[in-house]
Amino acid sequence: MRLDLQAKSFAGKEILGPIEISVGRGERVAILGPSGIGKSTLLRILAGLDRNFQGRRDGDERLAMVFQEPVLLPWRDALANITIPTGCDRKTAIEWMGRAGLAGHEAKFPRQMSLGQQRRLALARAFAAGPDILLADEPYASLDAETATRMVSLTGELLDRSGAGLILVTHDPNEGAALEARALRLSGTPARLQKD
Ligand SMILES: Nc1ncnc2c1ncn2[C@@H]1O[C@H](COP(=O)(O)OP(=O)(O)OP(=O)(O)O)[C@@H](O)[C@H]1O
Repeated sequence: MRLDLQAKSFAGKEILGPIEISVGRGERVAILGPSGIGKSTLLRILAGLDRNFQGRRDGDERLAMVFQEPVLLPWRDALANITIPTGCDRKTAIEWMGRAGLAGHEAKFPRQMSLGQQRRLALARAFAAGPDILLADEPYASLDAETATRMVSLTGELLDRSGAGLILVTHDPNEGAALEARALRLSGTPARLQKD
């Protein structure tokens, strides 16, 4: 996927300036920067969710997203939380649940699972979709340090296994480093990628 962004504005105010990013299968990048700089906005543009910008985005890769909140279907069991949104078969869903450390939890409803398990379910769902690139917006925020570390290494294992690329939005450079992601740092007004 390739983004050649000239400008992104909200209500006439330019938030993002000229930015070029290209990410392919197997490549990992971390978008870093302080709160409010425009990281989530840039991720939404990369994801193709926001097309209201100057510039162009090319690429036909399959994408999957994970967010800070797990965003599960409360009235469906864990397995259906994977098969319904992704369209994958039960076997694939069971395999990814196992890889995410959720074997035996298939029939549980989200409310019967801990927040950590719900987040792993959201991660398993993203991989079950068979993405070329995983897009993640602060997926480890508000987790305790130990759980966050475990989730980061689980993400790394699942990326290794699937061969998917990663675009990770985070304010924590350590998360990107642990995933061996190339650091792209946003700074300035409007924000651009800082040259290292
Ligand atoms: N839909 C919107 N309408 C107007 N302004 C917006 C909208 N979405 C974001 N903004 C503004 O754009 C700027 C960038 O927001 P964004 O959420 O992308 O930042 P961020 O770097 O992801 O922040 P954080 O780390 O706090 O999540 C902020 O000033 C925000 O107020």
